[in-house]
This record gives sequence, C-alpha cells and structure tokens, in this order.
Amino acid sequence: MLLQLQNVSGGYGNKDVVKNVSCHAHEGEILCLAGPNGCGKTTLFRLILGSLPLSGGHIFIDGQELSELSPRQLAGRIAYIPQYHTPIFAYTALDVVLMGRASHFSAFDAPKAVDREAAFQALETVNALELVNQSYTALSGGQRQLILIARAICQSAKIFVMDEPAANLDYANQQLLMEVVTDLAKKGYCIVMSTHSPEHPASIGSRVLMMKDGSVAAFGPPASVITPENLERVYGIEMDVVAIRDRYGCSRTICLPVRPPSGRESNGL
Ligand SMILES: Nc1ncnc2c1ncn2[C@@H]1O[C@H](COP(=O)(O)OP(=O)(O)OP(=O)(O)O)[C@@H](O)[C@H]1O
Repeated sequence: MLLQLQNVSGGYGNKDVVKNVSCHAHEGEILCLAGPNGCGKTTLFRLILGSLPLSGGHIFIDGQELSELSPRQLAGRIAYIPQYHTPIFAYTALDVVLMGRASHFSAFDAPKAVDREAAFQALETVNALELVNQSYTALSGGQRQLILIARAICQSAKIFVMDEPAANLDYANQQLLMEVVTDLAKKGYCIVMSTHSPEHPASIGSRVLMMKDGSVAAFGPPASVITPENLERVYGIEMDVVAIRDRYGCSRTICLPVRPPSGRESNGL
C-alpha cells in the first residue's frame, strides 16, 4: 500500500478541520477526493504533505510513518502538483521541470546531464516535449499543468497530490488531463486528486473518498460512493447517476441534478 491514512485528524490552531479520516491507495490507483467547498480536502492534502501537523492518527507513505521521513525523503516519495503556479522569473518549461530534481542535487550544484535526461524523459511521458524551450509564463493553463506533472515525475516520487487539477481548464483540456492522469496510474503512479465534478471519480477513480464537514462520508470504489443517496447527503442536491454508452460503445457515468436547487427558477438561472 503506497498511502495509508489511519484515523487522521488535524487543522489550524487547536481546531480540527479534518476529523478521524481513514483511507488508502495502492500503486497504480487514482484516489479521488470529493466533497463540498470547505469540507477539508485541501487541509487533508496539507496533512498528507506534512505541511500541517497531525493532531491524531497516522499517515504511512510506502509503509513508513510520515513523521519519520526527512523533507528530502518525503520529496522522493510524494510530489505536490499545484493547480496554478506563477514563477517570479521567466523560466523556460525545461527550467520548471528541472526544479523537480532539486532534491537530487545540493543548493550550489547546477543540474547535470543525468538531470536534464530525466527532465526530457518526464516531458516525453506527458507528451509535452515540444514545449521544452518555451517560456513557462507564456503557456496556457493546460500546458502548465503538463509541465507541473513532468516536474513531479522528475522528482522521482510515486505519489502525486493534485488539488483540483481540472478547476481552471476548459472541457478539452480537462479531458486531456484525465487521460494523462489515467496513463500515469497505468505506469504505476498513485494519484491523489480532489475534484468538484462527481463524473471525474466516476470515470477514472479507483477509489473515492467523499468528505463532509471534515469527516469521511463514504470511501470505496466509485460505483459504491458516487450514488444518488451519497450525493444528496453530501451536497444537499438530488442527483441522478446514469450509466450510458458513448458512440464508441464505451460505458460512461454521468451525474445530473434532478431539478434546479430551490429559488433558482425564480431568478431566471
Ligand atoms: N490557513 C487556515 N487557517 C484557518 N482555517 C483555515 C485555513 N485554511 C482553511 N481553513 C478552513 O478550513 C476549512 C476547510 O478548508 P479547505 O480549504 O481544507 O476546504 P476544501 O474542501 O479544500 O474547500 P474548497 O473545495 O473550497 O477548496 C474551511 O472552513 C476553511 O475556512
């Protein structure tokens, strides 16, 4: 098991935002975090990344307790892929990917041939080699996501934490991102990602952790978690979860609100 959370609690000051959360993910799995705004998804990520202390419970990364890992060891196991990242300087895409190698050389070293080779391989993995010399700040949101994924690959971590990676992407780029994530899982990476679309976990998730008020509302395979009952309990909205076949005969799941939330009809939305 690559990632295991046992009764994890934590938050800010002396207030627990995340309460007693247990879940796990194996190599090659996509663990999707779902739940309404403010339910504690980002806070749970901070606990997993070691940037917030636990007030209770245990987190194991590849069998080792998180608190026993040095920052360098942690960086070699788990990588954070932010939703949006604007560097101060006009770095090229290659520079940003090479930043993933920071834990492989000391602060005074320049990247070596082996680091550049790793960066090119990572760019190839996400099919973004053509961006190598482009200015990172001039890239689109979707292209930046690919570069940040390549940076995480370069870090040699096996677990990628992605906080709402699809939030700023148009529909086509969301699809591309989901394909890249699925591909990474097939290569053995473990992806932990939050999303506001119930269709993402339904279509690509291996397991879904649905949170409500900082606690686990449901955890398990998508078919047992993305249900009309759970969606109504957690989001307070009636939803239909419908299995369809697309034009190529592939089965898909779509989630539709049964009727507009109360009050919406009257304001014309
Ligand atoms: N730095 C902080 N200090 C104090 N409280 C915080 C801090 N960051 C978040 N919170 C609070 O913790 C709770 C959970 O926030 P969190 O960002 O983890 O939720 P989320 O599920 O990621 O939300 P969203 O889906 O809107 O991104 C919220 O009530 C929020 O106000």
